[in-house]
Amino acid sequence: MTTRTTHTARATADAAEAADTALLRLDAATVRFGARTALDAVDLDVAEHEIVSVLGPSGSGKSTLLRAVAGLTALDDGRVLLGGADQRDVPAHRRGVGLMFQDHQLFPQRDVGGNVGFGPRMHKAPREQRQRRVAELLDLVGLPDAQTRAVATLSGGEQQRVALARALAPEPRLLMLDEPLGQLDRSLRERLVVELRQLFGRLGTTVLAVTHDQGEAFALADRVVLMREGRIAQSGTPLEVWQHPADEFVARFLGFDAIADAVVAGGTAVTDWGRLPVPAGTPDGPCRLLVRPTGVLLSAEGALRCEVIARTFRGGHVAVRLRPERGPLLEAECALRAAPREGATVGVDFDPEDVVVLPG
Ligand SMILES: Nc1ncnc2c1ncn2[C@@H]1O[C@H](COP(=O)(O)OP(=O)(O)OP(=O)(O)O)[C@@H](O)[C@H]1O
Repeated sequence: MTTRTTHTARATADAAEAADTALLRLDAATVRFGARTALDAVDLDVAEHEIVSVLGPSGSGKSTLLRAVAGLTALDDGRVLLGGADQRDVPAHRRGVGLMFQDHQLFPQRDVGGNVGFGPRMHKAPREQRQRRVAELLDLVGLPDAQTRAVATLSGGEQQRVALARALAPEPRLLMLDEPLGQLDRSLRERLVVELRQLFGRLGTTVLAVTHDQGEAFALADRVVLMREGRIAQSGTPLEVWQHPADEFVARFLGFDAIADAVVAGGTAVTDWGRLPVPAGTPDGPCRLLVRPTGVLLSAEGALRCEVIARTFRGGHVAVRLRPERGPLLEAECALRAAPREGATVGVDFDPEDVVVLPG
């Protein structure tokens, strides 16, 4: 009895602590547009200093979630809490959240300094303090000499940095980014996303970011939230989500398409591809099974014969698309020099480390 009471007391204390450390909490947050439920009883906590990326297909409710937190879209049900306080009656401009949208609409008639200093000016910060803040932020985003430049003379990447500095200037307790790097080319995005993560880490900024781009979300975030039809399909660290997709939808969204029906018995799965080893501890019974490209091993002796139907150069490796003699298509990841030619017949073995049983 004593133990039970102690456990209950600890659980209550843990729950109370979790509630305290959540800077943002969505509690069954629901938004409807006519018959369509864009946000469907979503529960989500974002801790102070945490960077969370919201990811999902078009129309899954990502922007609606952001807009509801910002106070730009009203909830039909549920609550948004910031620092523990219900935001129901708090207008957008009093929520203390910073917003940076895809098209980063800078004020074209103001110079860079005027854009970055806009928020602090609205908050009536003294001129000297404002100027210091603008200089600091431009330094942070790597544009120390841009104060007096006209917005029209900036490159896309530079505009993006100015927009970021502007969003950070009023020191929001929560910074929300909607497709922050959406319009930039891939190499610039890959560079900026690393810089952003470092910058947020240094500043201790709490961030909720929405993106279509899986690579961007995984590179930026401490935690990834994957949405489907207004609900959260999975929430976890990038590694957790990558290693253990919650279901087939998540797996396919991440680009894993080699998925087949299987029946597991005694550490082996029977599939159309043949018998595959499964990770230790996998329960017996029917399931859906995924093989990651790194688990598809090409070898002359491989039991499953496959035809190479495509090769895609992916920088450090070649993605080799395979049509097996039976079962769904497979993909293998090959070193540049080892990749077989299109039309070749190869044998395939499977590495149990990369065989994932999808929860039903
Ligand atoms: N103002 C609105 N009026 C009616 N329906 C809306 C409105 N805003 C969003 N929706 C609908 O709600 C659903 C969720 O939209 P939302 O913009 O949140 O999705 P999203 O995941 O951000 O999509 P995308 O990646 O395409 O921007 C969609 O079906 C959309 O059509």
